[in-house]
Amino acid sequence: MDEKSGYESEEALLELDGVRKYFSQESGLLAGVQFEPSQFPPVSVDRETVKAVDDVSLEIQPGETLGLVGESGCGKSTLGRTILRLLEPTDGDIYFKGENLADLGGEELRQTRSDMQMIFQDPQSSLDPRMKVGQIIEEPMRAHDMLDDEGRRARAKELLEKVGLDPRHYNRYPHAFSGGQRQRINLARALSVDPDFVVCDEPVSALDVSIQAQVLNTMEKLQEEFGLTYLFIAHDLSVIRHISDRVAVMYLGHVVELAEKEELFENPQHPYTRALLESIPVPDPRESGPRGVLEGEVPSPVDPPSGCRFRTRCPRLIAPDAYDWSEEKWAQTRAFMRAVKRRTFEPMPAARIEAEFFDDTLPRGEPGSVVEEAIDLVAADRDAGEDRDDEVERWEAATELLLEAFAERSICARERPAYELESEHGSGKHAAACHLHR
Ligand SMILES: Nc1ncnc2c1ncn2[C@@H]1O[C@H](COP(=O)(O)OP(=O)(O)OP(=O)(O)O)[C@@H](O)[C@H]1O
Repeated sequence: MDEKSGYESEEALLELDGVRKYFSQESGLLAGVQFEPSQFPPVSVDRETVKAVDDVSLEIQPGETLGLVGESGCGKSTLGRTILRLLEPTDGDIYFKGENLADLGGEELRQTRSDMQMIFQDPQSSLDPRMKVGQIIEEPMRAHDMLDDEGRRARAKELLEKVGLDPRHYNRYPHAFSGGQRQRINLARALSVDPDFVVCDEPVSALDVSIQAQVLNTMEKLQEEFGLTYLFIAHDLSVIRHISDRVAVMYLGHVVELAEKEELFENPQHPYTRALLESIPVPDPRESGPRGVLEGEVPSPVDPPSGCRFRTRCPRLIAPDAYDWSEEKWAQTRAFMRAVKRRTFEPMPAARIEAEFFDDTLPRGEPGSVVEEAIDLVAADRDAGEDRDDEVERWEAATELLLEAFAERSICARERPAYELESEHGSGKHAAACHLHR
């Protein structure tokens, strides 16, 4: 039992239930500026909603490190900040030690704030250059009325030693320290108020690779010693692999896969996770087989795809149930649809498109007719008599035709996936948000 709160530690330390964080911002388009003479001021600007974190539910157990990984802009930092209430959630509940954070006020909230700390990526800018290291570490204790001057000084010196720095450097300024040492100062400051939970937002990504492992090792040692729970945010999979017990993979505001570390790395079940893992550079060039590349752009979080958010880039997009076709014909159609959408081939005669994309045989039945119509729109040898629209419009029309007939009818577009799988490694749960597991 935790003396401070009476909370029993078999429960999750932190529980997120349907957490959303949306930002409202100006649309940034000139077209979004409206002139409305009947109102004052007569000009209004369209606002759009950025769905940075969109319905995330997960639990973090006491003493564990949950790694949170995903490409830049997928919402990792926003989720971390929302958990700490540095940002107000748009929707959903966050329970810390069984208490809904939204229900806390006054002294309870103050106490909880000191129980949850955060360290940031850039150790340079998060340390005030005019303050001595000792003062920096003591600052949170002072803010929470912890100990007296002497007690704080003693604790700061002790913490300097614990994070691997020389306590005699208590009176130095941050500029006298290296990047790795500054991140250690940050750690000491976060730990000064004796937190249970620390959100670590890319804490080592600004450091040299050789220094990263040392700082990570110190973080692991401190976790053990202080009984800390970490939410560890990083885009670098090798860092995530080093430090995590379990890993959550985030894509465009959703958690798409969550499993124990070994299970996630050895038995990834979401095509996005697989693509991420395959994009890790291989140290041995002889091993460089075909690499799964993440094709296409990440869609905008203002207007994310329906259903599975990864579907617009997914190499395994599922064939629409409405048609009956072979795996081969669907794979060819999917490749053609993507190539038209991204305009990755030069105009060529219809027969060559059929040969290159479909091995000279189009799918049978209705899908075949749709494909034929699309080929006709983009082929170089199309009937000149019909050539009314310009080229861009024809490629757009072909894209729309293919997407509407195939991509939008896939289960991947129609339903948001969520499946619980058997783990091959370890006994933990394995969640994968992919309809391949339906
Ligand atoms: N204050 C804000 N106003 C509007 N949009 C925001 C705001 N903060 C973040 N966003 C947007 O929310 C999305 C998620 O951003 P976030 O910083 O959480 O991603 P991230 O995965 O941590 O990326 P990075 O690793 O680059 O920081 C992005 O599209 C970002 O542009």
